[in-house]
Amino acid sequence: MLTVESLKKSYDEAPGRPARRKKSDTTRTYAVGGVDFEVNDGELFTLLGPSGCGKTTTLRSIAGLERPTEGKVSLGGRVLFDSAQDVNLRPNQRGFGMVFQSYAIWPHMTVAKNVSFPLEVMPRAKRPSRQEIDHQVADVLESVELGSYAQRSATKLSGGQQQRLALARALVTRPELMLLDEPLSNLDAKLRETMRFELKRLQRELNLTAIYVTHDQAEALVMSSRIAVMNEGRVEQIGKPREIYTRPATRFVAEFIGTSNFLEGKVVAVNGDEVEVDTPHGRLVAADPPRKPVAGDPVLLSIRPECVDLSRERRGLPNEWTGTVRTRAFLGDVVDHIVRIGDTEIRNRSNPTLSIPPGTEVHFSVTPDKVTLVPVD
Ligand SMILES: Nc1ncnc2c1ncn2[C@@H]1O[C@H](COP(=O)(O)OP(=O)(O)OP(=O)(O)O)[C@@H](O)[C@H]1O
Repeated sequence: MLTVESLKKSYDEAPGRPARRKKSDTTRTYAVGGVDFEVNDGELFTLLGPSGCGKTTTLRSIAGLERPTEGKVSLGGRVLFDSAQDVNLRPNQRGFGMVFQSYAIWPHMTVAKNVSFPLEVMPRAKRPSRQEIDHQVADVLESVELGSYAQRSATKLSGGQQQRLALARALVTRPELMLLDEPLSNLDAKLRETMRFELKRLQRELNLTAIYVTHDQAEALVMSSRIAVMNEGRVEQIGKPREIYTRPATRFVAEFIGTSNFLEGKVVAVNGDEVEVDTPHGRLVAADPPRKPVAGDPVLLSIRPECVDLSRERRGLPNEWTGTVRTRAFLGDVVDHIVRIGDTEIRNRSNPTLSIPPGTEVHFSVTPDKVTLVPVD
């Protein structure tokens, strides 16, 4: 298990040209401002967040390519970095496999040579025999489905095949942990989608433990065992994909992952697992909030568009409101309606069999367990 504790990385930033700078001009900016998480064996753990939130810096700190300012990183009890004890193992002492955005396969080598090379350059004491190397290379090429390409020049592979080769090269040394930084971002959209499933299949079949960095929420939701959503150098929430999507802990997470309707309100009563909230447009009931509020607390309600149930007739359901369809957009497999209620717009996403023209009065409802309470700081 990998453990990351209170990890911080700051860069000194100074304005102007170096020769004219005074030490007092320098300001500290934290790319990573105190991050904690654990990655269990066999997990694909994703660091997800917008550009500049500190994902790559966190990953590079784990890899040993960056020296953190503070914190501790350990793997199965072995300390890799600890600012307090002044421990900082070099990247090659950490034994991780790495695949980065620019997958940089060696173009002058064959596919097989690209994979055997990391084994051939191992110190003599650790290096497997020629026979074992050939065996391991054949095995790993088979697992990434490149077995029949072994003797081909590495440059004569498609983008997706080159990506799988980069993965094979990282896998062949049987690392305890794989570090993957946006490995699919150079591929076209269609291939990227196929490769998500490929990578996931490989990770499961080989029971790999991996940390995966991406800014693509769909990629994270499809592939991850668990996700850490990062924002401005901090972790906002850690959870399974479904949990992150259905139970966002903060407004940032709710906005970053998918689309959501937000309503501000105030808690009026808490009855067991149910919380009643007054909003400018009426009362709503939310069920089973992750953190129990008390009456009087201001809260933010988050409702996913696909959880808004639209109907031409009033059905007497809980959380049922009346509004008017303002726009309707057909998106092929789904249809979106924007419904106006007072000065608020609520987005609904439905099966295309339901299509209600603008101007129609509609009744919409949401079941209490689909209303998420987001704490307001
Ligand atoms: N060497 C450096 N010197 C100064 N600032 C840096 C350095 N490297 C990164 N940063 C800053 O640290 C912050 C985090 O960068 P990082 O690359 O970790 O973000 P990221 O989430 O991986 O972004 P992206 O998805 O764009 O790669 C950014 O504001 C970046 O500008």
